[in-house]
Amino acid sequence: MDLKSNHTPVLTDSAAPINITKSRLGVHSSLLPYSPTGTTIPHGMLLTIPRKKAGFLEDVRSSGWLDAMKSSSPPPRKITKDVSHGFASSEADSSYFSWLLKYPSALTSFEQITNYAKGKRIALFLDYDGTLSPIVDNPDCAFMSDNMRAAVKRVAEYFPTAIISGRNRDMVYEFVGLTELYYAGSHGMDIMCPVKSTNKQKQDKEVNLFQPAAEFLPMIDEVFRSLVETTKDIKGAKVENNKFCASVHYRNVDEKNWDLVGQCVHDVLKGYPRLRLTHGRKVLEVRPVINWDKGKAVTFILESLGLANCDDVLPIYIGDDRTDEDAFKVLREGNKGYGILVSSAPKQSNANYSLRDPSEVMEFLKSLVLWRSNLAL
Ligand SMILES: O=P(O)(O)OC[C@H]1O[C@H](O[C@H]2O[C@H](CO)[C@@H](O)[C@H](O)[C@H]2O)[C@H](O)[C@@H](O)[C@@H]1O
Repeated sequence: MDLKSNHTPVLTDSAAPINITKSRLGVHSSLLPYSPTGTTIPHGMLLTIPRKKAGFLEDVRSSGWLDAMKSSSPPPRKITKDVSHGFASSEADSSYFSWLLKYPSALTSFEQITNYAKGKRIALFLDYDGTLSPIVDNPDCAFMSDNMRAAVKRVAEYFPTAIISGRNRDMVYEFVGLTELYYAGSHGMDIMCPVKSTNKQKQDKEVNLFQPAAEFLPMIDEVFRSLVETTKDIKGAKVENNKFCASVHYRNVDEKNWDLVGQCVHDVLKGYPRLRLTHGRKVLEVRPVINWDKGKAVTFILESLGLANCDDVLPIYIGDDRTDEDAFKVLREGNKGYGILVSSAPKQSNANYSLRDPSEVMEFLKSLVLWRSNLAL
């Protein structure tokens, strides 16, 4: 199939279920071909590929992209007083305080959350960057702390836990380093689930893979190389190959050159009508135009866990980025669970609660463990 053509390909039709690739751990998953054989996708999770609208790509300066780039990641704010306890001494604090009324802290509302969770099975979904690890200048060095790793490990002993990241799955798997979790990389387009089996040996070695954008792999690879080439002279620009998406970082680029970064990305994208652009924190992300996002990944994982559409299941998703909004939306719209936004600055969100930063995320995870282990007594 000509991946560059403007034809809308049919990845599947509603009568034909998509397949999930199966592979074994131990073989680097990026070396595994996408195989049309495997487990059937849960019912209701079929893919559609919307056509990109004509005129989608416009000049970066005239279309507001530069504004979007500027506002993509507000600088971290120091909060002078503990606003969660009602003290606000600056204008910024007071706007954060009013924002908290709409998105209450998940820590101060912990009792409310656990009251609702009583008798329910919690499923936990965690974003990586900005949620489990602090935002740092070099994406290759966004390590999570050992304490955070221990907290995630512990919480996963009580609740099924998934990491849902924009990163290459192998990279986030390496950063987190816990085999017992579900991992969804490339904004949910690369899902790895541990195989449920009574055979311990098999359980350790086998995983299920689901890659709804598998056929875009050569295209993304090509785009990644073009982006590296076109941005190579922009000081500080960094292009990351996230397997089913390519990310162009401009955090370390002088602000006067941001429009140049945006223009380079738009110019490359012009040749690829089946790819689109999304904004993350000081990063432009190029990804396939498929109807799949972190929200779909959450639904997929819940289905594969046998936890979808169950009244006694409470999914909780914690994330900090725009791409996490798709997951918050799924949980909010179906009244299915809780979204928790990690942010120290007020922003509009589909989440129900908030946490200020990764250290509060860790506190929340520890509180869940304590609550759950007390219930077991
Ligand atoms: O979905 P996530 O796990 O939050 O991943 C989103 C992107 O995170 C990474 O970039 C962001 O974090 C970097 C390290 O702190 C920071 O330098 C960068 O400015 C942020 O955009 C990651 O590098 C991207 O590939 C992910 O898509």
